[in-house]
Parts: sequence; structure tokens; C-alpha cells
Amino acid sequence: MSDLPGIVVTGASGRMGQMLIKTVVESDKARLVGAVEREGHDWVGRDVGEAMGSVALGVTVTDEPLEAFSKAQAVIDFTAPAATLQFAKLAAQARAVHVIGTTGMSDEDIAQLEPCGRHAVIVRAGNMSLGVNLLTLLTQKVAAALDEDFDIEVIEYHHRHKVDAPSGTALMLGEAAAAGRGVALNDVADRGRDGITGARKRGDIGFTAIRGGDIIGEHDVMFAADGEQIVLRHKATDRSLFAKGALKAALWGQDQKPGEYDMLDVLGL
Ligand SMILES: NC(=O)C1=CN([C@@H]2O[C@H](COP(=O)(O)OP(=O)(O)OC[C@H]3O[C@@H](n4cnc5c(N)ncnc54)[C@H](O)[C@@H]3O)[C@@H](O)[C@H]2O)C=CC1
Ligand SMILES: O=C(O)C1=N[C@H](C(=O)O)C[C@H](O)C1
Repeated sequence: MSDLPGIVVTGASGRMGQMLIKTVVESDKARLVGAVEREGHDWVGRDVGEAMGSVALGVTVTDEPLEAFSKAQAVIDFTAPAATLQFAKLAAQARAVHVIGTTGMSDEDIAQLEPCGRHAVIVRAGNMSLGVNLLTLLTQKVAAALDEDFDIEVIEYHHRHKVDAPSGTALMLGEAAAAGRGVALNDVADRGRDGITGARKRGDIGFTAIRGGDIIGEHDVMFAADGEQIVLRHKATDRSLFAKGALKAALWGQDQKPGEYDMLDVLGL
């Protein structure tokens, strides 16, 4: 039995689930000890490597998360808000680090994580990449340096399968811009324009979501004034970026006290 931290991946058959399994299996710092899918999914009961169309990995996909979590040091979870809330309680019960990449969680959902963070480490971020987390700091800095003559617009581009908007990353960038301006995002966010909307309100932070094809994830933060525009951009070209960030968070979490953290904590930014 190896001493390497054991990792469970939830949403094993998903776009990110499969990328996470590959990343954990290829890592020499962790080992895959579990793969969870929802009840009734046709991967349940199968070897996860074979289900992915590759070699057997000796890990059977299960729909019993607590049993899997109790054998693990960390759970990496890129699924859906309702599932993530259930997993947070179970990870806390198992005292396993819970890395949450799931987006589309409401403020009420996020508040429900608080009691879980009293028992276990939670690392949650709408984007696990170094580039995006650095971009949040740049966005905050630029927003703080410019006044409201510069209209702030966040534009995000994703594949046709994405179910939530604005993306978790867009909201992180919006939060950073609002923090730079010293305002609360909820007071200034303009999240959907359609019809006779009236002129843009000074100080608003606008969001636009593009959905199409296989775009992995692109984000622009535009500062538009009369006569000039500044655009800060991040473009993801490979999902492994997010999986590597999530694994880094799972390993970092092993040495932390229970509580809620984000990727800025993990990356030391
Ligand atoms: N934070 C980050 O860096 C990133 C976050 N994401 C987010 O990760 C989430 C998943 O994205 P994708 O993999 O593209 O979606 P997907 O739809 O391909 O995969 C989601 C998986 O979760 C499974 N699932 C749903 N409910 C479940 C339950 N109760 N128990 C077990 N499994 C369950 C589904 O069966 C599916 O396999 C989304 O919220 C997305 O926005 C995606 C990429 C990067
Ligand atoms: O659903 C996705 O694919 C992605 N989701 C995250 C988000 O909502 O920002 C991160 C990344 O952009 C890919």
C-alpha cells in the first residue's frame, strides 16, 4: 500500500472527470482510489479505465460516495451544484479534502458549505488555472486604477454543452473588478441584456456569455472608455490545465487546517 494521498474523482464520466482521472493516474504524487458517478449511470460497476476506453485501473465506478470518500485523503469534484452540496457533507464526514471545481452554485449553495469547512479543508474556485487566478489580480488592479469613465464588460466563451452562465470564471473576474472599484458585485452586475434595455448605467459591470462548438474556455475583461479600450484576456486550450490545478489543490490541502480556501491560497498569489 503506497503512502501517496488517495484521491476520489466524482463525476468520473464527465469531460473534467475523465481528465482528472488521467491526471491523477499519471501523477507520481497521488493515487486514484475511487471514481464516483450518479446512481443509474451506465459506468457504475465498471472499471473506470476500461469505461474510459483504456486499460483497467483496478478502480470500480461506484454510486456510493461515502464509502469511496472514507478510503481517500481528497475528493476532486467537478459535477453539478446539487451533487457538490451532497459531496461536501460526506467529505466533511470522512475528513477528506474537498476540491470543488463545480460552477453555477448560488450564494445560498455557497453558504451551505460553511459548516462543512469546519470539519474538513475545502478548496473552491471557478477556475483552477494559474493564468486565470493571476488575471483576477490584474483585473482588480486595473479596475482600481481607472474610474467609471471606463465601462467594465466581462465576455466569456465556452463549448455548446456548458449549462451555467455567466461562467464561474467570469464571476471571479467580475468580483475582482468590483473589489478594485470598492463596490459589491451584486449591486452593479448587469447579467442579461435583451430588448429596450436603456443606455448602459455608469459603474455597471456587464456580462456576456457566448456558447458554441468545442471552445474550452476564454475570458475577456474589457475596460472601454471614450477613445480607448483595454482588454485583458485568458484563453484555455487544454482541459488538463484545470485538472492539474485541482490536483495541486488536493495535495496542498493535506497540510491545511479545516476551512474554506481558494486557488489564490493554493498558488500563494
Ligand atoms: N473550476 C474549474 O477550473 C473548472 C470548472 N468546470 C466545471 O465543472 C463542472 C463539470 O463540467 P464538465 O466536466 O464539463 O461537465 P460534464 O457534464 O461533462 O460532467 C459532469 C459529470 O458529473 C456527473 N454527476 C452529476 N451529478 C452527479 C452525482 N449526483 N453524483 C455523481 N456524479 C454526478 C455527471 O453524470 C457527469 O458525468 C461544471 O460546473 C463546469 O463549469 C469545468 C472546467 C474547469
Ligand atoms: O464548463 C466549463 O467547461 C468550464 N467551466 C469553468 C467556468 O465556469 O468558468 C472554467 C472553464 O472556463 C471551463
